[in-house]
Amino acid sequence: MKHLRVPATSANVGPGFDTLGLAFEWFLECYFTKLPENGTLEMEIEGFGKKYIPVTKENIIYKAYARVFKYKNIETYGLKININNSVPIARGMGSSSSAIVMGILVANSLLNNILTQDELLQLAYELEGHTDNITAALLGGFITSGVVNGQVKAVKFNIPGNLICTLIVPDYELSTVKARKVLPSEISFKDAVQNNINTSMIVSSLSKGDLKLFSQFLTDYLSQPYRAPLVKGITKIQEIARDCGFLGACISGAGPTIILFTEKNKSTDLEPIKKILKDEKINFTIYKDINFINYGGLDLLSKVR
Ligand SMILES: Nc1ncnc2c1ncn2[C@@H]1O[C@H](COP(=O)(O)OP(=O)(O)O)[C@@H](O)[C@H]1O
Ligand SMILES: N[C@@H](CCOP(=O)(O)O)C(=O)O
Repeated sequence: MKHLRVPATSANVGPGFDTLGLAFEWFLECYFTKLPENGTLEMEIEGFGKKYIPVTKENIIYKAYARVFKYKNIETYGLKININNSVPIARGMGSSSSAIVMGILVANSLLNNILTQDELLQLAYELEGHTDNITAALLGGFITSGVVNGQVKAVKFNIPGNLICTLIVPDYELSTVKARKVLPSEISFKDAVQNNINTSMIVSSLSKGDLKLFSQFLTDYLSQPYRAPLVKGITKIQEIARDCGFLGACISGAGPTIILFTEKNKSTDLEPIKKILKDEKINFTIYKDINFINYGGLDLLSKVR
Protein backbone atom coordinates (compact mmCIF):
# COMPACT_ATOMS: atom_id res chain seq x y z
CA MET A 1 0.00 0.00 0.00
CA LYS A 2 1.08 3.55 -0.59
CA HIS A 3 0.18 6.43 1.69
CA LEU A 4 -0.74 9.95 0.60
CA ARG A 5 -1.79 13.07 2.44
CA VAL A 6 -3.20 16.18 0.79
CA PRO A 7 -3.66 19.35 2.84
CA ALA A 8 -6.85 21.25 3.43
CA THR A 9 -6.62 24.82 2.16
CA SER A 10 -7.97 28.30 2.68
CA ALA A 11 -8.66 30.24 -0.50
CA ASN A 12 -8.89 34.00 -1.06
CA VAL A 13 -6.96 35.14 2.08
CA GLY A 14 -9.22 38.19 2.35
CA PRO A 15 -9.27 40.12 -0.94
CA GLY A 16 -7.52 37.57 -3.18
CA PHE A 17 -10.65 36.02 -4.67
CA ASP A 18 -9.80 33.04 -6.90
CA THR A 19 -6.07 33.81 -6.77
CA LEU A 20 -4.64 33.38 -3.24
CA GLY A 21 -4.43 30.18 -1.22
CA LEU A 22 -2.83 28.81 1.94
CA ALA A 23 -2.19 25.18 2.89
CA PHE A 24 -3.10 24.01 6.40
CA GLU A 25 -1.31 21.40 8.47
CA TRP A 26 -4.54 19.41 8.26
CA PHE A 27 -5.00 16.50 5.89
CA LEU A 28 -7.14 14.29 3.74
CA GLU A 29 -5.32 10.98 3.88
CA CYS A 30 -5.42 7.66 2.05
CA TYR A 31 -3.80 4.27 1.60
CA PHE A 32 -4.03 2.83 -1.88
CA THR A 33 -2.88 0.08 -4.17
CA LYS A 34 -3.48 -1.17 -7.71
CA LEU A 35 -5.98 -4.02 -8.18
CA PRO A 36 -5.25 -6.65 -10.83
CA GLU A 37 -8.43 -6.10 -12.85
CA ASN A 38 -8.72 -2.81 -14.77
CA GLY A 39 -11.79 -0.68 -14.00
CA THR A 40 -12.50 -2.19 -10.57
CA LEU A 41 -12.87 -0.09 -7.42
CA GLU A 42 -12.81 -0.90 -3.72
CA MET A 43 -13.23 2.24 -1.65
CA GLU A 44 -13.76 2.88 2.05
CA ILE A 45 -14.10 6.23 3.83
CA GLU A 46 -13.62 7.11 7.48
CA GLY A 47 -14.13 10.53 9.01
CA PHE A 48 -16.15 13.44 7.65
CA GLY A 49 -18.58 12.40 4.93
CA LYS A 50 -18.44 8.70 5.88
CA LYS A 51 -22.22 8.50 5.93
CA TYR A 52 -22.99 10.23 2.65
CA ILE A 53 -19.97 10.53 0.36
CA PRO A 54 -20.33 7.82 -2.31
CA VAL A 55 -17.80 5.00 -2.32
CA THR A 56 -18.54 4.37 -5.98
CA LYS A 57 -17.18 5.71 -9.26
CA GLU A 58 -19.28 8.84 -8.54
CA ASN A 59 -16.83 9.82 -5.80
CA ILE A 60 -14.82 12.87 -6.93
CA ILE A 61 -11.56 11.27 -5.81
CA TYR A 62 -12.27 8.43 -8.23
CA LYS A 63 -13.47 10.80 -10.97
CA ALA A 64 -10.19 12.72 -10.74
CA TYR A 65 -8.26 9.41 -10.70
CA ALA A 66 -10.08 8.17 -13.81
CA ARG A 67 -9.58 11.53 -15.55
CA VAL A 68 -5.81 11.03 -15.51
CA PHE A 69 -6.12 7.66 -17.28
CA LYS A 70 -8.49 9.14 -19.85
CA TYR A 71 -6.10 12.04 -20.44
CA LYS A 72 -3.24 9.60 -21.08
CA ASN A 73 -5.50 7.27 -23.08
CA ILE A 74 -4.69 4.32 -20.80
CA GLU A 75 -7.28 1.87 -19.49
CA THR A 76 -8.13 2.78 -15.88
CA TYR A 77 -6.26 0.60 -13.40
CA GLY A 78 -8.23 -1.19 -10.72
CA LEU A 79 -7.98 0.71 -7.43
CA LYS A 80 -8.25 -0.17 -3.77
CA ILE A 81 -8.31 2.98 -1.64
CA ASN A 82 -8.98 3.59 2.04
CA ILE A 83 -9.66 7.24 2.77
CA ASN A 84 -9.46 8.98 6.10
CA ASN A 85 -11.05 12.40 5.88
CA SER A 86 -10.48 14.89 8.66
CA VAL A 87 -11.38 17.88 6.45
CA PRO A 88 -14.86 19.30 7.15
CA ILE A 89 -16.92 19.21 3.96
CA ALA A 90 -18.50 22.23 2.27
CA ARG A 91 -17.12 24.55 4.97
CA GLY A 92 -14.65 26.62 2.93
CA MET A 93 -11.59 24.53 3.72
CA GLY A 94 -11.12 23.28 0.20
CA SER A 95 -12.36 19.70 0.75
CA SER A 96 -13.29 19.24 -2.90
CA SER A 97 -9.86 20.43 -4.07
CA SER A 98 -8.08 18.12 -1.62
CA ALA A 99 -10.20 15.25 -2.95
CA ILE A 100 -9.49 16.11 -6.60
CA VAL A 101 -5.76 16.53 -5.98
CA MET A 102 -5.72 13.22 -4.14
CA GLY A 103 -7.38 11.37 -7.03
CA ILE A 104 -4.95 12.85 -9.53
CA LEU A 105 -1.87 12.11 -7.41
CA VAL A 106 -2.98 8.53 -6.74
CA ALA A 107 -3.34 7.93 -10.49
CA ASN A 108 -0.04 9.63 -11.22
CA SER A 109 1.69 7.48 -8.64
CA LEU A 110 0.27 4.22 -10.05
CA LEU A 111 1.36 5.42 -13.49
CA ASN A 112 4.94 5.96 -12.26
CA ASN A 113 4.68 9.75 -12.23
CA ILE A 114 3.69 10.05 -15.85
CA LEU A 115 2.44 13.65 -15.48
CA THR A 116 4.42 16.86 -15.14
CA GLN A 117 3.61 19.34 -12.39
CA ASP A 118 1.97 21.60 -14.99
CA GLU A 119 -0.25 18.73 -16.14
CA LEU A 120 -1.23 17.91 -12.55
CA LEU A 121 -2.21 21.53 -11.95
CA GLN A 122 -4.06 21.74 -15.24
CA LEU A 123 -6.15 18.60 -14.70
CA ALA A 124 -6.98 19.60 -11.13
CA TYR A 125 -8.01 23.09 -12.23
CA GLU A 126 -10.24 21.74 -15.00
CA LEU A 127 -12.09 19.59 -12.45
CA GLU A 128 -12.36 22.27 -9.73
CA GLY A 129 -12.98 25.39 -11.83
CA HIS A 130 -10.75 27.80 -9.90
CA THR A 131 -7.04 27.64 -9.13
CA ASP A 132 -6.62 28.94 -5.57
CA ASN A 133 -7.36 25.78 -3.57
CA ILE A 134 -5.93 23.19 -5.95
CA THR A 135 -2.58 24.97 -6.27
CA ALA A 136 -2.25 25.21 -2.47
CA ALA A 137 -3.33 21.57 -2.01
CA LEU A 138 -0.81 20.36 -4.57
CA LEU A 139 2.16 22.61 -3.81
CA GLY A 140 1.56 23.87 -0.25
CA GLY A 141 2.63 27.22 1.17
CA PHE A 142 1.14 30.56 0.27
CA ILE A 143 0.22 30.49 -3.40
CA THR A 144 -0.73 33.10 -5.94
CA SER A 145 -2.24 31.63 -9.06
CA GLY A 146 -4.15 32.38 -12.22
CA VAL A 147 -4.93 31.14 -15.69
CA VAL A 148 -3.36 32.59 -18.80
CA ASN A 149 -4.30 31.36 -22.28
CA GLY A 150 -6.07 28.48 -20.56
CA GLN A 151 -2.92 27.42 -18.67
CA VAL A 152 -2.62 27.44 -14.87
CA LYS A 153 0.29 29.42 -13.49
CA ALA A 154 1.24 29.42 -9.80
CA VAL A 155 3.87 31.14 -7.70
CA LYS A 156 4.62 29.78 -4.25
CA PHE A 157 5.91 31.71 -1.24
CA ASN A 158 6.87 30.29 2.13
CA ILE A 159 4.44 31.20 4.89
CA PRO A 160 5.93 33.26 7.73
CA GLY A 161 6.80 30.88 10.57
CA ASN A 162 4.99 33.05 13.11
CA LEU A 163 1.65 33.02 11.24
CA ILE A 164 -0.95 30.59 12.60
CA CYS A 165 -4.74 30.74 12.70
CA THR A 166 -7.88 29.84 14.55
CA LEU A 167 -10.78 28.40 12.56
CA ILE A 168 -14.43 28.76 13.47
CA VAL A 169 -16.22 25.98 11.65
CA PRO A 170 -20.02 26.25 11.85
CA ASP A 171 -22.17 23.14 11.90
CA TYR A 172 -23.92 24.13 8.67
CA GLU A 173 -22.68 23.49 5.13
CA LEU A 174 -22.35 26.08 2.38
CA SER A 175 -21.47 24.68 -1.01
CA THR A 176 -19.04 26.69 -3.10
CA VAL A 177 -21.52 26.57 -5.99
CA LYS A 178 -24.18 28.24 -3.84
CA ALA A 179 -21.74 30.83 -2.47
CA ARG A 180 -20.65 31.75 -6.02
CA LYS A 181 -24.24 32.26 -7.15
CA VAL A 182 -24.67 35.29 -4.85
CA LEU A 183 -21.75 37.16 -6.43
CA PRO A 184 -22.55 40.15 -8.66
CA SER A 185 -21.61 40.33 -12.32
CA GLU A 186 -20.16 43.83 -11.86
CA ILE A 187 -18.67 45.89 -9.03
CA SER A 188 -17.84 49.59 -8.77
CA PHE A 189 -14.52 50.97 -10.02
CA LYS A 190 -13.85 52.28 -6.49
CA ASP A 191 -14.24 48.80 -4.98
CA ALA A 192 -12.11 47.27 -7.72
CA VAL A 193 -9.29 49.72 -7.04
CA GLN A 194 -9.38 49.16 -3.28
CA ASN A 195 -9.46 45.39 -3.79
CA ASN A 196 -6.51 45.66 -6.12
CA ILE A 197 -4.56 47.58 -3.49
CA ASN A 198 -5.47 45.14 -0.73
CA THR A 199 -4.56 42.05 -2.74
CA SER A 200 -1.16 43.35 -3.76
CA MET A 201 -0.45 44.40 -0.17
CA ILE A 202 -1.45 40.96 1.15
CA VAL A 203 0.95 39.31 -1.29
CA SER A 204 3.85 41.66 -0.61
CA SER A 205 3.38 41.72 3.18
CA LEU A 206 3.03 37.94 3.52
CA SER A 207 5.93 37.21 1.21
CA LYS A 208 8.11 39.53 3.31
CA GLY A 209 6.72 38.20 6.61
CA ASP A 210 5.33 41.58 7.68
CA LEU A 211 2.29 40.49 9.68
CA LYS A 212 1.46 43.98 10.91
CA LEU A 213 1.08 45.20 7.35
CA PHE A 214 -0.77 41.99 6.38
CA SER A 215 -3.32 42.61 9.13
CA GLN A 216 -4.28 45.99 7.66
CA PHE A 217 -5.25 44.82 4.18
CA LEU A 218 -7.50 41.81 4.71
CA THR A 219 -10.71 43.53 3.64
CA ASP A 220 -12.34 42.03 0.57
CA TYR A 221 -14.57 44.05 -1.74
CA LEU A 222 -15.26 41.34 -4.34
CA SER A 223 -17.04 38.55 -2.55
CA GLN A 224 -17.41 39.15 1.15
CA PRO A 225 -20.01 41.95 1.01
CA TYR A 226 -22.27 39.61 -0.96
CA ARG A 227 -21.50 36.45 1.01
CA ALA A 228 -21.75 38.00 4.47
CA PRO A 229 -25.45 37.09 4.82
CA LEU A 230 -24.47 33.42 4.30
CA VAL A 231 -21.64 33.52 6.84
CA LYS A 232 -23.26 34.26 10.15
CA GLY A 233 -21.34 36.57 12.47
CA ILE A 234 -18.59 37.48 9.99
CA THR A 235 -19.13 41.25 9.88
CA LYS A 236 -19.26 41.68 13.66
CA ILE A 237 -16.33 39.32 14.18
CA GLN A 238 -14.24 41.28 11.70
CA GLU A 239 -15.01 44.50 13.55
CA ILE A 240 -13.60 43.19 16.84
CA ALA A 241 -10.96 40.66 15.67
CA ARG A 242 -7.98 42.98 16.04
CA ASP A 243 -9.17 44.26 19.43
CA CYS A 244 -9.24 40.60 20.53
CA GLY A 245 -5.55 40.21 19.64
CA PHE A 246 -5.97 38.58 16.23
CA LEU A 247 -4.39 39.93 13.06
CA GLY A 248 -7.81 39.95 11.43
CA ALA A 249 -10.66 37.76 10.29
CA CYS A 250 -12.08 36.77 6.95
CA ILE A 251 -14.22 34.15 5.32
CA SER A 252 -12.18 31.03 4.56
CA GLY A 253 -12.76 30.18 0.90
CA ALA A 254 -16.43 30.48 0.09
CA GLY A 255 -17.36 30.02 3.78
CA PRO A 256 -18.97 29.43 6.16
CA THR A 257 -15.74 28.87 8.11
CA ILE A 258 -14.22 32.04 9.55
CA ILE A 259 -10.44 32.22 9.68
CA LEU A 260 -8.82 34.33 12.40
CA PHE A 261 -5.19 35.00 11.56
CA THR A 262 -2.93 35.02 14.60
CA GLU A 263 0.66 35.84 15.39
CA LYS A 264 2.27 32.91 17.24
CA ASN A 265 2.65 33.45 20.99
CA LYS A 266 0.46 36.58 20.97
CA SER A 267 -2.38 36.39 23.47
CA THR A 268 -5.90 36.42 22.05
CA ASP A 269 -9.36 36.52 23.55
CA LEU A 270 -12.01 34.37 21.90
CA GLU A 271 -14.77 35.10 24.39
CA PRO A 272 -16.25 38.20 22.63
CA ILE A 273 -16.23 36.22 19.38
CA LYS A 274 -18.00 33.27 20.96
CA LYS A 275 -20.61 35.68 22.30
CA ILE A 276 -21.31 36.99 18.79
CA LEU A 277 -21.74 33.41 17.53
CA LYS A 278 -23.99 32.57 20.46
CA ASP A 279 -26.15 35.64 19.77
CA GLU A 280 -26.41 34.52 16.13
CA LYS A 281 -27.51 31.11 17.47
CA ILE A 282 -24.79 29.22 15.63
CA ASN A 283 -23.38 25.88 16.64
CA PHE A 284 -19.71 25.74 15.77
CA THR A 285 -16.38 24.08 16.50
CA ILE A 286 -13.30 26.16 17.17
CA TYR A 287 -9.91 24.81 16.11
CA LYS A 288 -7.15 26.85 17.76
CA ASP A 289 -3.52 27.35 16.78
CA ILE A 290 -3.66 25.72 13.36
CA ASN A 291 -0.35 25.76 11.52
CA PHE A 292 0.25 26.32 7.85
CA ILE A 293 2.68 24.19 5.81
CA ASN A 294 5.10 24.90 3.02
CA TYR A 295 4.61 21.53 1.30
CA GLY A 296 1.65 20.03 -0.48
CA GLY A 297 0.22 16.72 -1.67
CA LEU A 298 2.92 16.50 -4.31
CA ASP A 299 5.54 16.16 -1.56
CA LEU A 300 3.54 13.85 0.70
CA LEU A 301 3.40 10.53 -1.07
CA SER A 302 5.17 7.67 0.69
CA LYS A 303 5.33 3.93 0.25
CA VAL A 304 4.50 2.33 3.58
CA ARG A 305 4.74 -1.40 2.81
N1 LIG B 1 -13.09 13.33 0.72
C1 LIG B 1 -13.99 13.53 -0.25
N2 LIG B 1 -14.33 12.52 -1.07
C2 LIG B 1 -15.22 12.72 -2.04
N3 LIG B 1 -15.88 13.85 -2.26
C3 LIG B 1 -15.60 14.89 -1.47
C4 LIG B 1 -14.64 14.79 -0.42
N4 LIG B 1 -14.58 15.97 0.18
C5 LIG B 1 -15.44 16.78 -0.45
N5 LIG B 1 -16.08 16.14 -1.43
C6 LIG B 1 -17.09 16.69 -2.34
O1 LIG B 1 -16.93 18.09 -2.42
C7 LIG B 1 -18.16 18.76 -2.09
C8 LIG B 1 -17.90 20.02 -1.33
O2 LIG B 1 -17.18 20.91 -2.15
P1 LIG B 1 -17.33 22.47 -2.01
O3 LIG B 1 -18.78 22.84 -2.07
O4 LIG B 1 -16.42 23.07 -3.02
O5 LIG B 1 -16.86 22.78 -0.54
P2 LIG B 1 -15.40 22.89 0.09
O6 LIG B 1 -15.32 24.30 0.53
O7 LIG B 1 -15.37 21.95 1.23
O8 LIG B 1 -14.42 22.54 -1.00
C9 LIG B 1 -18.93 17.74 -1.27
O9 LIG B 1 -20.30 17.92 -1.36
C10 LIG B 1 -18.48 16.42 -1.84
O10 LIG B 1 -19.28 16.12 -2.95
N1 LIG C 1 -12.18 31.37 -4.69
C1 LIG C 1 -13.20 30.39 -4.36
C2 LIG C 1 -12.69 29.53 -3.24
C3 LIG C 1 -13.65 28.46 -2.79
O1 LIG C 1 -13.06 27.76 -1.71
P1 LIG C 1 -13.80 26.59 -0.94
O2 LIG C 1 -12.84 26.13 0.09
O3 LIG C 1 -15.04 27.16 -0.36
O4 LIG C 1 -14.09 25.53 -1.96
C4 LIG C 1 -14.46 31.12 -3.95
O5 LIG C 1 -14.34 32.02 -3.12
O6 LIG C 1 -15.53 30.80 -4.48
